[in-house]
Amino acid sequence: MAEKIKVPKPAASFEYELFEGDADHLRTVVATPTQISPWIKATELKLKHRIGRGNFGDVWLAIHRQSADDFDECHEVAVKMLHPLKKDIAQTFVYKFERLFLKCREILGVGWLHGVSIMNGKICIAMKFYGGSVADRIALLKERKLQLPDVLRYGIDLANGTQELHSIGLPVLNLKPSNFLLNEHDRAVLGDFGIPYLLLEMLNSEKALILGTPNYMAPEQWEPEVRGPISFETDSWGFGCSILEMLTGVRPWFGKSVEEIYQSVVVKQQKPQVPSGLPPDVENVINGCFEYDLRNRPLMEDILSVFQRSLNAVNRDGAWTHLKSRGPTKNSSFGGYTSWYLSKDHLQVGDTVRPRKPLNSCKPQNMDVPIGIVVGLDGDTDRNRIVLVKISGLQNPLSVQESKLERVTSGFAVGDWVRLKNKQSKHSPVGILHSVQRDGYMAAAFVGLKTLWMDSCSELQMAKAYCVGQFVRLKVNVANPRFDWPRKRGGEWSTGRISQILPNGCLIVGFPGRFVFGDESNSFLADPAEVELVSFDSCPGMVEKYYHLEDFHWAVRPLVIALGLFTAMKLTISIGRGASTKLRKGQRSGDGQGSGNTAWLHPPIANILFEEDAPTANIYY
Ligand SMILES: Nc1ncnc2c1ncn2[C@@H]1O[C@H](COP(=O)(O)OP(=O)(O)OP(=O)(O)O)[C@@H](O)[C@H]1O
Repeated sequence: MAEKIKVPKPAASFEYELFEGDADHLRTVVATPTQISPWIKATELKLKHRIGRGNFGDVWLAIHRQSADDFDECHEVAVKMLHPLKKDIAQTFVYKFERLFLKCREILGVGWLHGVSIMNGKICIAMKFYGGSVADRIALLKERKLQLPDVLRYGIDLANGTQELHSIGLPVLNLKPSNFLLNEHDRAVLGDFGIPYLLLEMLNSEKALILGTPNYMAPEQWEPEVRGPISFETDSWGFGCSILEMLTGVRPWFGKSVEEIYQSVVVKQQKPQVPSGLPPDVENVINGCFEYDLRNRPLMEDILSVFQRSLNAVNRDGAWTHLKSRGPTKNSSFGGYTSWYLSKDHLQVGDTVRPRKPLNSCKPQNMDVPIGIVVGLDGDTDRNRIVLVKISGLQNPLSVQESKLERVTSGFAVGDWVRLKNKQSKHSPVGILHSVQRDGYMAAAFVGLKTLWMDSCSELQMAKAYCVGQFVRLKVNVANPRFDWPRKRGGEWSTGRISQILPNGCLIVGFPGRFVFGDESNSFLADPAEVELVSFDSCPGMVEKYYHLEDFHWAVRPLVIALGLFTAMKLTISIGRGASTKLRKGQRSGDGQGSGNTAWLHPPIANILFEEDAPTANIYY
């Protein structure tokens, strides 16, 4: 528990410099006692002992001594001492912290920040020292897990804190029970205010930085530039993992190495196991937290409203009464969109709408309705409400379920493929729209960008959409693709089939026409700007069409060869029979035909029939 120790008041002036004179000190701040400043003089912090070690640094118990004209106070604080950062990175970090400090102090769900300092060149963030964390509490319990009402209660505190951080633009990226600190009123506060996120944009050059704690990390958190973007829904995954740990006492992916967790979460796309016996709404929202496509996950406000509703229905002993489900349920998903995805943007009267296409699919729209204008809304946003759409040429408006429509603003809708008008060197110019605001402000995700791109729609133009199931090949002018891409035996790029589209437009491409041994992967990633479509119709000649057929499955080639051989053998037999019959007839008639002249045979087949070592490939190429 935070301890306040009064010490005799020294006669000190309160003007101080945060970073004293030497080169490592990044800036000088002069403060007055009344000024609320994040800066703490290094000499004001006395480290006592280390209480923990995390990915980003060590946590120390320390004493923070504060003086002013009329007081001199000492507080016990927890000091997070970050691993050493390059000078320019540290400078940017401190600048960002300065801007967030006061905002964070206003957030009740985040631990009370004392300020920042630099000790021995390392950034130190001082926070109120709390008596323990949710992880500590679990460890002290006999059954090593929390009761459902406590889980919901802490969950509500934490979802509130996280949501408030989101409202100032900060994903936490490090939600886990050891970062959930308990105050004197048994309320949970966040012990991290988004340090990984602050470091995220700055650490391009630093290698092997894990952006969080592996057991709690969402798929996109492992490789934000490849499978990103990092977004608020990234925290939903970490939140879901933390809730599971509170309910079961077992940390997700317990006992697995970092590499094994990466394989499970990112490559095999597995989800942590959700225990049974939970109220259906709670189970549903936690399951939603583990959607691979972050757009399909619930936001903190969704989680919060489910938890708040459920807490009212749960008794102290953890038994719960069945509540009529009000929020989105599993069954209300449609066309690959979960109800969490659909609930992120609600229609308003006056919106231009068009039918929604299934997610990442080439299937046509679900309805044959042209573009229209919303003229009426009927029902609750929680449920799939009915929208009245006015369509030009029709006298009466049509009643359509809201989930079957998407809003079109300035010609764009969420989920559209877009291309940046100005060429980018670092990231792909082709990506997917994540949000379209009514004022024309857009958020899009691109391969090569860790977070969402946000700007005006005037920077964008529509791009051709890719769908799961389409065949693609690297464009001929791409000499150095962003990701590895397999080649054929002849050296040209192979053609593969899109098996999945990530939220930033990154394509996961399988190569069914490529034979692989053992557990060698046959999936490759592709930047959508570097590939072109290959289809049977667009293949110019018969040979190209056949090559395209080979791309469908590695067995096509051996099958065609076997079929050719079989046909050739059949032909040989029938020709042989025909020839001997004719010979016999000729011998009988004495006309001399059937003397072995093969000129009438198709040349390659003749090769097979009469050249012993004829290469089988000659038959078809
Ligand atoms: N303000 C605080 N008051 C009391 N204990 C704290 C405080 N902040 C952190 N701790 C405790 O210190 C320990 C280490 O915390 P820290 O957050 O650095 O490590 P971590 O959670 O293991 O990793 P990470 O760096 O990834 O967050 C944890 O047990 C945590 O509960």
